[in-house]
Amino acid sequence: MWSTARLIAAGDTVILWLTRELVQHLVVTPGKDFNSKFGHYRHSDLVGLPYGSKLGSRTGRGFIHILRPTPELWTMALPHRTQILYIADISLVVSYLDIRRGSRVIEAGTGSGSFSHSVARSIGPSGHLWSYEFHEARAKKAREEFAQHGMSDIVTLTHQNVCKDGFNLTDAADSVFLDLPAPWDAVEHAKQALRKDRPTRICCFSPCMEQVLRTVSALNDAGFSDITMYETLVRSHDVGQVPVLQSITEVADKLKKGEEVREIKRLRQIAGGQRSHQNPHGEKRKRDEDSEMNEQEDAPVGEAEDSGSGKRLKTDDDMGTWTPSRDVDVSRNLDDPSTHILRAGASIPAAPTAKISVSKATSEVRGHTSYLTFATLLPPMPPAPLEDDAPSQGPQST
Ligand SMILES: C[S@@+](CC[C@H](N)C(=O)[O-])C[C@H]1O[C@@H](n2cnc3c(N)ncnc32)[C@H](O)[C@@H]1O
Repeated sequence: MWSTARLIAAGDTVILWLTRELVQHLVVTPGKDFNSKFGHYRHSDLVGLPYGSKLGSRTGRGFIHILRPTPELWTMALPHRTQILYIADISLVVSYLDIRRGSRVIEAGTGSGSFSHSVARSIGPSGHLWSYEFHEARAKKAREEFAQHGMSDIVTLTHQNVCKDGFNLTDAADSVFLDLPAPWDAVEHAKQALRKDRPTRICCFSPCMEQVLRTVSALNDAGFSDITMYETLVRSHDVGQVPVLQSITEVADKLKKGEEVREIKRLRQIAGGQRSHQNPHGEKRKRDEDSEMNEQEDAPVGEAEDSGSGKRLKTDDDMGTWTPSRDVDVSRNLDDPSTHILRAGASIPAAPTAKISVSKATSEVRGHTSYLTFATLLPPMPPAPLEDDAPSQGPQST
């Protein structure tokens, strides 16, 4: 797929990274120009540059980065002919369909080919993707792109209505992915196309629950099992570096101690509350006190003010001892180092320059694109032996 050469050549498909929100593709065609608000460029300027180069505009104002395409970048830059699958969903589907080197996969419909590119990379030249699209112009365009991106040997694109005419395959595929308005109409055809000598998988991508329910019924009727529906939501993390003078372990110990103290105080409060039953406002006041106390105690030692301000760690004395603010959830980071702390040695050197990378989940959770319904098709059970076939017990004595 795509050029693997170090240098850009005429005819290559390249990705132009203009900004994080503006990513385009280009077939390098000497003689043509590329103009944008980030400057003026000749395609010939790109030829011979190493992939990954930053190129300044001919007018001297603006620059672009020229990147080698990957399926992820292609998904960001491809020409949309339909709605497409994005990386969050693609990665889940590829993983849960167990798509890997050598896999034989079916997809319908092809649409803009976003999913197809990721699958083609995952399965490699030893695998195969059968892709189906019933819209003639889309099928033609996708076929051209697959050829241009060196995927023709891996992908077979058929212009066909799979709900009506099926996949023309029997016992051939390891998995099927359906991104169609009526996937339930293709479930029986998918079953025929899946191999029967081992467990195989199917996934249907549908935007609304009514479609999911119809698909689940069709999967049940067709004998699929292990039917599970997922929704992928993307939550971003703000990542930053903050200075620390304490080891993570010390900070965690401090937080744990804080929790123990809070628990003791809570028990005392309960005991106190039980003694002052007559006070009609007792319960409310107790809660207020609790929350005040939590406010103070949530904050690590020395921290009192500015608790909501954000990412920075705060100093608790003039020597500049840094402790994590409440919104940097160090205790959680320690429990699950893979999610939050990107670089956390067991003990961070207590030097004034020591820094730790921390992250904070943004409150915004992006979604929803669609629901993903997965199911497994198990190989048919071998027929149970008939009673007459049962091994004989030996001669019977009379
Ligand atoms: C949402 S798009 C697929 C997008 C694709 N998964 C991607 O990532 O680019 C759905 C496609 O399915 C095609 N389609 C719908 N019903 C079909 C059918 N019965 N047989 C084949 N293709 C069909 C549509 O023409 C459309 O291009």
